[in-house]
Amino acid sequence: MGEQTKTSARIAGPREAGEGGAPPVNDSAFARWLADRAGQVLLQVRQDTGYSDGKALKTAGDQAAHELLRAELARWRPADAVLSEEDEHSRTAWIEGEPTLTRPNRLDANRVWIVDPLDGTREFSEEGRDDWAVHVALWTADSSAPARLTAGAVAMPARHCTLATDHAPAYPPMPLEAATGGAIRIAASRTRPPAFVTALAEEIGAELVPMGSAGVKIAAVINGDADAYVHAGGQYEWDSAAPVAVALATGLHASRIDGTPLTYNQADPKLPDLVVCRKDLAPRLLAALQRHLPSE
Ligand SMILES: Nc1ncnc2c1ncn2[C@@H]1O[C@H](COP(=O)(O)O)[C@@H](OP(=O)(O)O)[C@H]1O
Ligand SMILES: [Mg+2]
Repeated sequence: MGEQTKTSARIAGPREAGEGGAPPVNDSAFARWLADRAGQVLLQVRQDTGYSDGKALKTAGDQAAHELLRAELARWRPADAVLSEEDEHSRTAWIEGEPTLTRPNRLDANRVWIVDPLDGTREFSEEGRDDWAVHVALWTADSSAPARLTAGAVAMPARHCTLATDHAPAYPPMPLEAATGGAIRIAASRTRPPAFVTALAEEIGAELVPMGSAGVKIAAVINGDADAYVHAGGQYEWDSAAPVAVALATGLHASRIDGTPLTYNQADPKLPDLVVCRKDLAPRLLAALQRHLPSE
């Protein structure tokens, strides 16, 4: 009986790995597959284009990764909607009753892929830097569960590393520094750290760790290389959806800096602030954040 069950499960179970070039059926494994494919394309673009014209390299990378994601999503998930940084009109908030705007179909969809083909574009264009990423996330809504991120993958191709919800990393151990009272490490933008993050770090005796890409910063928290990522002042849903999906699957805290939930697939794709950190650190960090919330 047991053997029979095992056999039928093996035959009828969902395909984890692609067969004959087909990608995985499972959405989390598919997100990983897709982010990895775009990552390979981006490595090739860097090699072919070179670094002499940074602007040209950024544009070539953005376009090539976007095109790959667009084509593969159309081929393998044709019924799903897509919100992408590189899609025309993606940055536009849809406003009820605004005659010049068309309601995007993603607002009526119950499966939406939220993708950032190249996060950390600036770092991608700088030779030797590996802090850039591809983000692929799936947002779903159905009657059985509240709308949420159900799958996500963050590929960091220059680091040969991809984090995804199919094998979410284990909850990171308490870093030695935190356990022994050492400085909390807050990952922050290397080129535009928000002023309030510097003030917050001073108050709680934290150390800022600068790096590019929202995905790479959240990956640093997932891997235990940083204790928190705090951002405010501007960002869009695609900058955080995939890494937040992995962070939540790992067991980390992720919210707006005022502690309210991060919500995705909104009419306005702006999602200007967030905090991702170990759960044990969240109460202390959110309390300190209350005293430093930037004015809108
Ligand atoms: N003030 C702001 N307004 C809009 N986007 C911002 C922003 N600060 C950071 N971002 C976006 O967040 C990502 C990480 O930025 P940083 O490395 O500075 O932390 C980048 O995404 P892209 O590279 O996809 O554009 C960047 O554009
Ligand atoms: Mg981005």
